[in-house]
Amino acid sequence: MNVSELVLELSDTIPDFPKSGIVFRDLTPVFADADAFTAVIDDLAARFHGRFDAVVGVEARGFLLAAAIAYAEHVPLVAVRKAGKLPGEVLAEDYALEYGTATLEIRPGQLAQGSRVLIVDDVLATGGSSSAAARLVERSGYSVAGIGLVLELDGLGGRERLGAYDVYSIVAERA
Ligand SMILES: O=P(O)(O)OC[C@H]1O[C@H](OP(=O)(O)OP(=O)(O)O)[C@H](O)[C@@H]1O
Ligand SMILES: Nc1ncnc2[nH]cnc12
Repeated sequence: MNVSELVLELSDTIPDFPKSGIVFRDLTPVFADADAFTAVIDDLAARFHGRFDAVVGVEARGFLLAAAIAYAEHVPLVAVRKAGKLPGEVLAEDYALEYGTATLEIRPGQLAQGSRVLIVDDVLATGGSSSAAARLVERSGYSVAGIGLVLELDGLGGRERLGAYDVYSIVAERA
Protein backbone atom coordinates (compact mmCIF):
# COMPACT_ATOMS: atom_id res chain seq x y z
CA MET A 1 0.00 0.00 0.00
CA ASN A 2 1.17 3.54 -0.67
CA VAL A 3 1.06 6.22 2.02
CA SER A 4 -2.39 7.57 1.18
CA GLU A 5 -3.83 4.05 1.12
CA LEU A 6 -2.27 3.39 4.53
CA VAL A 7 -3.83 6.56 5.97
CA LEU A 8 -7.26 5.69 4.60
CA GLU A 9 -7.01 2.05 5.67
CA LEU A 10 -5.90 2.73 9.26
CA SER A 11 -7.69 5.95 10.23
CA ASP A 12 -10.92 5.88 12.23
CA THR A 13 -14.16 7.83 11.86
CA ILE A 14 -16.11 8.65 15.03
CA PRO A 15 -19.53 10.28 14.71
CA ASP A 16 -20.60 12.93 17.23
CA PHE A 17 -17.16 13.51 18.75
CA PRO A 18 -16.22 15.77 20.49
CA LYS A 19 -19.66 17.29 19.94
CA SER A 20 -22.93 16.18 18.38
CA GLY A 21 -22.85 16.65 14.60
CA ILE A 22 -19.05 16.47 14.21
CA VAL A 23 -17.68 13.52 12.25
CA PHE A 24 -14.29 13.12 13.89
CA ARG A 25 -11.40 11.65 11.89
CA ASP A 26 -8.91 9.98 14.23
CA LEU A 27 -5.38 9.41 12.94
CA THR A 28 -3.95 7.86 16.10
CA PRO A 29 -4.18 4.34 14.57
CA VAL A 30 -1.98 5.62 11.72
CA PHE A 31 0.57 6.86 14.23
CA ALA A 32 0.34 3.55 16.12
CA ASP A 33 1.47 1.62 13.05
CA ALA A 34 5.25 1.95 12.64
CA ASP A 35 5.25 1.45 8.87
CA ALA A 36 2.41 3.91 8.33
CA PHE A 37 3.87 6.56 10.66
CA THR A 38 7.27 6.30 8.97
CA ALA A 39 5.65 6.57 5.53
CA VAL A 40 3.69 9.67 6.63
CA ILE A 41 6.79 11.41 7.99
CA ASP A 42 8.88 10.49 4.95
CA ASP A 43 6.18 11.75 2.58
CA LEU A 44 5.71 15.11 4.33
CA ALA A 45 9.47 15.62 4.68
CA ALA A 46 10.10 14.73 1.02
CA ARG A 47 7.36 17.05 -0.25
CA PHE A 48 9.02 20.08 1.38
CA HIS A 49 12.64 18.87 1.47
CA GLY A 50 15.19 21.68 1.08
CA ARG A 51 12.52 24.38 1.26
CA PHE A 52 12.28 24.89 5.01
CA ASP A 53 14.71 25.85 7.79
CA ALA A 54 12.47 24.91 10.72
CA VAL A 55 9.25 23.08 11.60
CA VAL A 56 6.33 24.40 13.62
CA GLY A 57 4.01 21.85 15.22
CA VAL A 58 0.48 22.85 16.25
CA GLU A 59 -0.65 21.51 19.64
CA ALA A 60 -1.41 18.78 20.21
CA ARG A 61 -1.52 16.32 17.36
CA GLY A 62 0.75 18.42 15.17
CA PHE A 63 3.51 17.94 17.76
CA LEU A 64 3.69 14.22 16.97
CA LEU A 65 4.38 14.90 13.31
CA ALA A 66 6.52 18.00 13.64
CA ALA A 67 8.96 16.41 16.07
CA ALA A 68 9.59 13.47 13.77
CA ILE A 69 10.06 15.72 10.72
CA ALA A 70 12.45 18.01 12.62
CA TYR A 71 14.50 14.97 13.62
CA ALA A 72 14.45 13.45 10.14
CA GLU A 73 15.47 16.71 8.45
CA HIS A 74 17.73 17.88 11.30
CA VAL A 75 16.06 21.29 11.57
CA PRO A 76 14.80 23.27 14.61
CA LEU A 77 11.38 22.54 16.08
CA VAL A 78 9.10 25.29 17.41
CA ALA A 79 5.90 24.61 19.34
CA VAL A 80 2.71 26.58 18.70
CA ARG A 81 0.68 25.94 21.83
CA LYS A 82 -2.80 26.52 23.14
CA ALA A 83 -3.20 29.62 25.34
CA GLY A 84 -1.45 29.76 28.68
CA LYS A 85 1.03 26.94 28.15
CA LEU A 86 4.11 28.86 27.05
CA PRO A 87 6.08 31.00 29.54
CA GLY A 88 7.45 34.48 29.02
CA GLU A 89 6.68 36.77 26.12
CA VAL A 90 4.25 35.23 23.65
CA LEU A 91 2.37 36.26 20.53
CA ALA A 92 -1.27 35.11 20.46
CA GLU A 93 -3.91 34.56 17.77
CA ASP A 94 -7.56 33.74 18.37
CA TYR A 95 -9.28 31.43 15.90
CA ALA A 96 -12.38 29.32 15.32
CA LEU A 97 -12.42 25.64 14.43
CA GLU A 98 -15.11 23.08 13.61
CA TYR A 99 -16.12 22.62 17.22
CA GLY A 100 -15.31 25.82 19.05
CA THR A 101 -12.91 28.70 19.45
CA ALA A 102 -9.41 28.77 20.85
CA THR A 103 -6.17 30.73 21.03
CA LEU A 104 -2.75 29.65 19.81
CA GLU A 105 0.52 31.14 21.03
CA ILE A 106 4.19 31.17 20.00
CA ARG A 107 7.37 32.30 21.73
CA PRO A 108 9.03 34.66 19.25
CA GLY A 109 12.81 34.94 18.91
CA GLN A 110 13.60 31.24 18.74
CA LEU A 111 14.62 31.22 15.07
CA ALA A 112 16.66 33.56 12.86
CA GLN A 113 14.60 36.32 11.27
CA GLY A 114 13.54 35.29 7.77
CA SER A 115 13.59 31.57 8.56
CA ARG A 116 11.43 29.50 6.21
CA VAL A 117 9.00 27.57 8.37
CA LEU A 118 7.03 24.44 7.57
CA ILE A 119 3.80 24.28 9.62
CA VAL A 120 2.60 20.75 10.36
CA ASP A 121 -0.68 19.40 11.68
CA ASP A 122 -2.68 16.19 11.38
CA VAL A 123 -6.04 17.41 10.05
CA LEU A 124 -7.16 20.42 8.01
CA ALA A 125 -10.83 21.26 8.57
CA THR A 126 -11.85 24.95 8.60
CA GLY A 127 -8.21 26.04 8.41
CA GLY A 128 -8.60 28.09 11.58
CA SER A 129 -5.68 26.42 13.37
CA SER A 130 -3.31 26.49 10.40
CA SER A 131 -4.10 30.08 9.51
CA ALA A 132 -3.60 31.18 13.13
CA ALA A 133 -0.26 29.32 13.16
CA ALA A 134 0.71 31.02 9.89
CA ARG A 135 -0.09 34.44 11.34
CA LEU A 136 2.07 33.66 14.39
CA VAL A 137 4.95 32.54 12.16
CA GLU A 138 4.74 35.73 10.11
CA ARG A 139 4.35 38.01 13.14
CA SER A 140 7.53 36.37 14.51
CA GLY A 141 9.47 37.54 11.45
CA TYR A 142 9.60 34.21 9.61
CA SER A 143 8.05 33.14 6.33
CA VAL A 144 5.67 30.22 5.79
CA ALA A 145 7.42 27.73 3.50
CA GLY A 146 4.35 25.51 3.44
CA ILE A 147 1.68 23.75 5.43
CA GLY A 148 1.85 19.95 5.60
CA LEU A 149 -1.08 17.83 6.74
CA VAL A 150 -2.03 14.20 6.79
CA LEU A 151 -5.76 14.55 6.13
CA GLU A 152 -7.71 17.38 4.55
CA LEU A 153 -11.49 17.55 5.02
CA ASP A 154 -12.89 19.13 1.86
CA GLY A 155 -15.91 21.35 2.06
CA LEU A 156 -15.11 23.16 5.30
CA GLY A 157 -13.21 25.99 3.59
CA GLY A 158 -9.73 25.17 4.88
CA ARG A 159 -7.88 25.16 1.58
CA GLU A 160 -9.61 28.35 0.43
CA ARG A 161 -8.68 30.04 3.69
CA LEU A 162 -5.04 29.06 3.22
CA GLY A 163 -4.97 30.15 -0.43
CA ALA A 164 -1.84 32.25 0.07
CA TYR A 165 0.24 29.23 1.10
CA ASP A 166 1.68 26.02 -0.36
CA VAL A 167 -0.68 23.51 1.27
CA TYR A 168 -0.08 19.77 0.91
CA SER A 169 -2.14 16.97 2.41
CA ILE A 170 -1.48 13.27 1.97
CA VAL A 171 -5.20 12.49 1.69
CA ALA A 172 -8.14 14.77 0.84
CA GLU A 173 -11.69 13.59 1.39
CA ARG A 174 -15.16 15.09 1.45
CA ALA A 175 -16.09 16.25 4.99
O1 LIG B 1 -8.71 23.32 10.43
P1 LIG B 1 -9.33 23.48 11.80
O2 LIG B 1 -10.81 23.72 11.74
O3 LIG B 1 -8.62 24.49 12.63
O4 LIG B 1 -9.21 22.07 12.53
C1 LIG B 1 -8.03 21.32 12.58
C2 LIG B 1 -7.45 21.30 13.95
O5 LIG B 1 -8.34 20.65 14.85
C3 LIG B 1 -7.63 19.63 15.55
O6 LIG B 1 -7.02 20.09 16.71
P2 LIG B 1 -7.77 20.44 18.08
O7 LIG B 1 -7.93 21.92 18.15
O8 LIG B 1 -8.98 19.60 18.20
O9 LIG B 1 -6.69 20.11 19.18
P3 LIG B 1 -5.86 18.83 19.66
O10 LIG B 1 -4.83 18.53 18.60
O11 LIG B 1 -5.26 19.36 20.90
O12 LIG B 1 -6.82 17.68 19.87
C4 LIG B 1 -6.55 19.21 14.55
O13 LIG B 1 -5.49 18.54 15.18
C5 LIG B 1 -6.15 20.52 13.96
O14 LIG B 1 -5.20 21.20 14.75
N1 LIG C 1 -13.68 16.43 11.94
C1 LIG C 1 -12.48 16.50 12.51
N2 LIG C 1 -11.79 15.36 12.78
C2 LIG C 1 -10.57 15.44 13.35
N3 LIG C 1 -9.97 16.59 13.70
C3 LIG C 1 -10.63 17.71 13.45
N4 LIG C 1 -10.30 19.00 13.66
C4 LIG C 1 -11.31 19.76 13.25
N5 LIG C 1 -12.31 19.02 12.74
C5 LIG C 1 -11.90 17.72 12.86
